[in-house]
Amino acid sequence: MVHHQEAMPLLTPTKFGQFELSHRVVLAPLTRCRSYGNVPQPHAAVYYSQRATRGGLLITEATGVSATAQGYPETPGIWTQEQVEAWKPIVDAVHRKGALFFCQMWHVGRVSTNDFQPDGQAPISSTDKQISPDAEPGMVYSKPRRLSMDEIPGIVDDFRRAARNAIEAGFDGVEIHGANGYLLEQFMKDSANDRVDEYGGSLENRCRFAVEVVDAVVHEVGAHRVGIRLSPFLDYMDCVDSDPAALADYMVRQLNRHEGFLYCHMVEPRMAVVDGRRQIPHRLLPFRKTFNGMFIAAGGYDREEGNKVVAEGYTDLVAYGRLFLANPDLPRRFELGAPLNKYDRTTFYSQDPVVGYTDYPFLDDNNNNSATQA
Ligand SMILES: Cc1cc2nc3c(=O)[nH]c(=O)nc-3n(C[C@H](O)[C@H](O)[C@H](O)COP(=O)(O)O)c2cc1C
Repeated sequence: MVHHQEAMPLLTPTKFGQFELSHRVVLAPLTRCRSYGNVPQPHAAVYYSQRATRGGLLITEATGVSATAQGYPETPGIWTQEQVEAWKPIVDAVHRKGALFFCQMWHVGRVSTNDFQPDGQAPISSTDKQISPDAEPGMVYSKPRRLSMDEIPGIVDDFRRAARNAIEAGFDGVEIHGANGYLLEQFMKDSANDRVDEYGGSLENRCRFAVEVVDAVVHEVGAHRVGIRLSPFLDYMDCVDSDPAALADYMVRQLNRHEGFLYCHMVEPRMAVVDGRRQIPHRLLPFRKTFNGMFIAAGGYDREEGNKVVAEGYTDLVAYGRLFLANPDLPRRFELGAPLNKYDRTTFYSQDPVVGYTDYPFLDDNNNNSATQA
């Protein structure tokens, strides 16, 4: 039964720092591997504007901050002028639909191979420990090279310049990718970081690189348009922390040093399935309470769980990954309680400019023959 008179919690408006949102259904960052030669393509304007709504918030796929930032085929960058120019029409297309658009800034660190690196060099990381072969079946990542202390300011500066470039491209703000086992986590988490200098050992030392990136980006573009994504409880790509709650608590307190820091986007721990339903473990609440800015929760949400967590005040916004990937009109489907298209894993990272990318049907398409999701 859908009650149209009363807006569901996910579809209520909210202030978002200096911005206004008309609903709380966020497009999660989704790598799609269709930016040939690391340059965003015109088909991305179609894809993102399909998912844009007036007063909605979209976050881009992870976008490289430098030539050493890549580890997957055909991912976009934002370190060259050509890339900045290529983003402009994509950002414009999203803005014409009335949505906010944030650029997720990324460095993969050791989640890479020499083939993706300039001159076939080793990928860089906090460590020279290679990711174990079972971290991702079928993938072998190269042995990384440990960054020396005096190289670190240069990497921080790559994030700063990428943020400047994102604003030049027209983005409303940036999201620092501090999640999912990539470079920032390779410093933050104690399973990966084995340094003995100022960037390793204590929690403060392990977080130093991430905090320096935050500080540099805030200084460059202003706290009011900076967010960060963190996944303290995940163990992706051999990045695990022995005390994830302490790590998350430390990081949100560092964010709070910046008056008006816009948002903290956290990924839920892996979910258990109980009685056939995914259970959201709701372990992020302490950090949401400590953090002064807006909170985005992500990972495993559906319509029901999303409405529940917004109603309970567990989070301000909910980011949807796979469901939004397969349902360009996800907020509208939620509003109507309509059935959802199923996502097709086999085309998540394929390079076709249309198939599995811009061809998921809208509810209003008459040729909609999509199966419904249980
Ligand atoms: C195809 C695909 C690509 C992804 N790419 C990114 C990415 O670029 N950056 C990121 O932070 N997370 C990425 N993720 C993780 C999602 O943002 C999200 O956290 C995850 O899918 C769980 O949310 P969901 O259950 O709503 O899909 C990706 C996930 C998928 C399925």
